[in-house]
Amino acid sequence: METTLRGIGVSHGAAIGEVRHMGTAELEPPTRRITGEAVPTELRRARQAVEAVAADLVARGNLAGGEAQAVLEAQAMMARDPELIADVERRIAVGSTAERAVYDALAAYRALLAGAGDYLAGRVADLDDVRNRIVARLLGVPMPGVPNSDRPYVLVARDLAPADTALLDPSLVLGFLTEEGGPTSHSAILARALGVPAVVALRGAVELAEGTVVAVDGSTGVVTVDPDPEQREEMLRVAEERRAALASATGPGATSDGHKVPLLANIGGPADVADAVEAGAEGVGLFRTEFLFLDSGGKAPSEKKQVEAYRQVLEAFPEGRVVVRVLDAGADKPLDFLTPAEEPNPALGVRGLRTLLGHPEVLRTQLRALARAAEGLPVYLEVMAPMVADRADARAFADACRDAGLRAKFGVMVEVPSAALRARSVLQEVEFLSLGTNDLAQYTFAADRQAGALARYQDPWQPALLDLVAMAAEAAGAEGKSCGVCGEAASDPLLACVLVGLGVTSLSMGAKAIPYVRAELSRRTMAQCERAASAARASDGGEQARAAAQSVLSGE
Ligand SMILES: C=C(OP(=O)(O)O)C(=O)O
Ligand SMILES: [Mg+2]
Repeated sequence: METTLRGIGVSHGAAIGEVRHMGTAELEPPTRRITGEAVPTELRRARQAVEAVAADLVARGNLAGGEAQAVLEAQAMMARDPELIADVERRIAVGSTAERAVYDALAAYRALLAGAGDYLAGRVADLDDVRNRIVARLLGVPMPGVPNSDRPYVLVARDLAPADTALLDPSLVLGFLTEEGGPTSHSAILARALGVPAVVALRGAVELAEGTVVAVDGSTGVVTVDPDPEQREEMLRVAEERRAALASATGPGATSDGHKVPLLANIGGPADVADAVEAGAEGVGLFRTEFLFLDSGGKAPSEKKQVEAYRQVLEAFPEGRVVVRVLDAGADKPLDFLTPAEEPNPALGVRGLRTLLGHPEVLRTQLRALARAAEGLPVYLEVMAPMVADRADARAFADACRDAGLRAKFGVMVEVPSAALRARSVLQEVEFLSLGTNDLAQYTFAADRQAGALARYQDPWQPALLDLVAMAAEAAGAEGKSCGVCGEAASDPLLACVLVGLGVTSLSMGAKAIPYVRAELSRRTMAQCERAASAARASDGGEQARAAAQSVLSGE
């Protein structure tokens, strides 16, 4: 019987194939007691297993590169957490086997994370994966993970662990379906990086029987179970149309009537540059520099190391524009050496620019490194600050840039509603705005971006979010300044047209989304984008806004 499931489409493309479930069966070792003599052996086994799994995660990260690497290294750090290891050792000392001690210590750690509120919910799947890997190693059984198959399949999981998704072979994996996760979950980000269609927050995904045929539309989030021949044909036709449109749209981003909209790439470091260039990115719209800091052994990277990394990126875009975001530490990107340990509500706490203003030496070093990296290069360097709330924040950042002798455009991200509401005042201090719609949604709806259960508020089609985008874009237009979008919203081709209709001047996204956005935009006039934007804003919810924009654009 045919059924339709609906989730959130987070990575474009279409696929039809058989379901294969991720091997996530929890391995629970027996609660056997050991004698005192066995303690040293078990301690050694536990330490070796932890270290082997951590090293394997780092090795997988090196192979995968880019954002996946940062995620895998964060998992390796979880495994090597000294407090966790101490807990494992304590449990062995009082009679646990190595595998049971690891299992119980990680369960206690997991409960701590879960109890810390939804803030750390996104990390729980990563932690479970670390536990499964160490326990599997100690028990001598195969690692949990990607199913063995030599035929292409649609991968289904509760939530995907980064260690597995990072090494998936896109030629074998036709698409991802996850029961949990939101548009900004690791699964979603990694699916987009791999360029396979994905639907998250799909209720009923884990109940799909192994081998069931499903048709996945990663753009609309619709999954058809056992599609009939007509539905298959229709889907393949739509997919073929999309492919043809992708192939025929080339060159700089523009509407069909020639209104230019630069299409830029979001990158996490030099490893992402090749994909961006291949996708025809006209520059970088968001260089997330925190990966460099995550990777530098518990302290800020030296000025020299930063200069090298920035220069590699700047050199890749001669005559292009590169927007570098200064360190955005805190909340979903905590850094032990900068982020306060005990904050009741980290997303509302000291993060982003707030962290940097409390550590001026870190900001100064980063700005100086950027100035040195750009020396003598024909690149248009732009530097922006995250989590700016008002004009005073914007001024503090612009002052720091000037003090560091940086010759670049200074701008701010609009991620906090107050900055959108008072965008004209903020623009008295800086030259451009860049809308971070991921955080802007989080703060507009008071809904933690990492909480899968609140995924509906992360829908960037929500009219309240579109209203704030429009306010910021109008303010920038009135000041003769630019206003881009670098949040995930820019990677949805239909929404990209709406954002342009709202007055946004550039769009920045993961490289794999660029061809889709370029193709969609090239089919629309500016007037059509504006009409779609008005229809979306006149709606009462995210789904209605999308449908209204779609109907305006397809009816014309
Ligand atoms: C682009 C954004 O920044 P990040 O996702 O890195 O917080 C955003 O918040 O939309
Ligand atoms: Mg942000």
